[in-house]
Amino acid sequence: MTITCVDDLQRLARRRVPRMFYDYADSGSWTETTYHANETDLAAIRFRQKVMVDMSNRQLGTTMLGESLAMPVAIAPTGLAGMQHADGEILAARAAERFGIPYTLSTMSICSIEDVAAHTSRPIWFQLYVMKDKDYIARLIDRARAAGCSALVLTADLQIMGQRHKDVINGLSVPPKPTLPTIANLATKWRWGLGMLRTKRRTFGNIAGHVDDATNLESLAAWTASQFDTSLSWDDIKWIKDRWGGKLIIKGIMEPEDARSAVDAGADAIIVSNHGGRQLDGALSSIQALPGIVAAVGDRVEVHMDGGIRSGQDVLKAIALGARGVYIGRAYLYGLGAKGEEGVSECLEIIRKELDTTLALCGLRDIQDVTSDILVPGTYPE
Ligand SMILES: Cc1cc2nc3c(=O)[nH]c(=O)nc-3n(C[C@H](O)[C@H](O)[C@H](O)COP(=O)(O)O)c2cc1C
Ligand SMILES: CCCCCCC(=O)C(=O)O
Repeated sequence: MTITCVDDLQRLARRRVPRMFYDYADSGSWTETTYHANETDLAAIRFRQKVMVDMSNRQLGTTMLGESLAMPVAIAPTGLAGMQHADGEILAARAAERFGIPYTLSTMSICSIEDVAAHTSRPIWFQLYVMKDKDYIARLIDRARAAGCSALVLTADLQIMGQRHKDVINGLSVPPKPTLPTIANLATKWRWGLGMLRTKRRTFGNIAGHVDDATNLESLAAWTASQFDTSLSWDDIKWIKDRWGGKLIIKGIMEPEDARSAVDAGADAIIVSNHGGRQLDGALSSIQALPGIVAAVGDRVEVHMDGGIRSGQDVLKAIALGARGVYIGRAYLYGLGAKGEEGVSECLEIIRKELDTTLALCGLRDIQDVTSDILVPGTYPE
């Protein structure tokens, strides 16, 4: 199959990944209104075409939190990536390293922090879910530091889980429970199955010994409900920041007031994010929320964004509206599910090429020069 864009990788992933894990990625909560709005609101923004300007020697390089990046894109933390493809977290982290962008490992990954760090030389970023057991969280933070992680991404928007109907229908579990429909579906995914037979990494690597039973959705959901700290507040950031002692990013900010609180609490960067439309259905799209948050705190910290980024054009639109950089979730997962490490590399190269071409056609040579001037007024949120 010829791959020209991220949508092609998605089509291939749909064919190759067992339904329960493909759907886990390609779904949002409830009516999926916010999930789809993330993409459609980006698509509605228009560029201003510029001609007869020197567009030679273009450059896409930038920094996020002082780290050099080949382009303003990082890999978002995604739980269960090792179920999209055997050893998925290691493969994706290696592709990100080769490309020159940061990889963020989820607390809910299949490969452990130590395992991913052992297979890469660029420091990875670690995403933290705050659970009730503070000793356990402290140990996780210590493990991330010992493994050389260079930033801690604290996710603030999933202290309780949004309802994802496809996961309920599919009976999502880790590894898949051998029910009749699951076995019938798995029988058609031989490539995925061979990979899983070869690897030893088939359950949650970071929380091994902490999760009792992940073999059905009810126990996974019950586990999340019983472990995650629903009383998490801004006051908790201090001890987490002190324990970590490095760069702290707070993820899941959609309101200017929350952005100010995050900065006051000590965040070095924030991520404008609605968790890819997987949490509060009916929330604004990320690109709609971005300008207000940049106006509120953009002079104090770096503002990052995720949600709906499927192309280099989407990246450019977010940068034009004030994001320092963006994260990709599903786009890279589709590459991973389609072709493993090679698919993630292809995804990154597709996005780089689209970003580079669009920058040139907007009449610019350097990503650092991008402002909202490249967008058609009235088509973008202000
Ligand atoms: C399958 C999947 C799993 C995710 N798991 C996590 C997670 O473990 N931690 C987290 O902070 N965000 C998680 N997210 C949210 C992403 O980090 C990110 O916010 C979102 O994917 C961005 O939207 P996009 O997929 O449209 O790029 C997950 C998203 C997906 C699609
Ligand atoms: C089924 C347990 C998943 C934990 C949360 C991972 C996540 O952030 C997401 O699915 O979204």
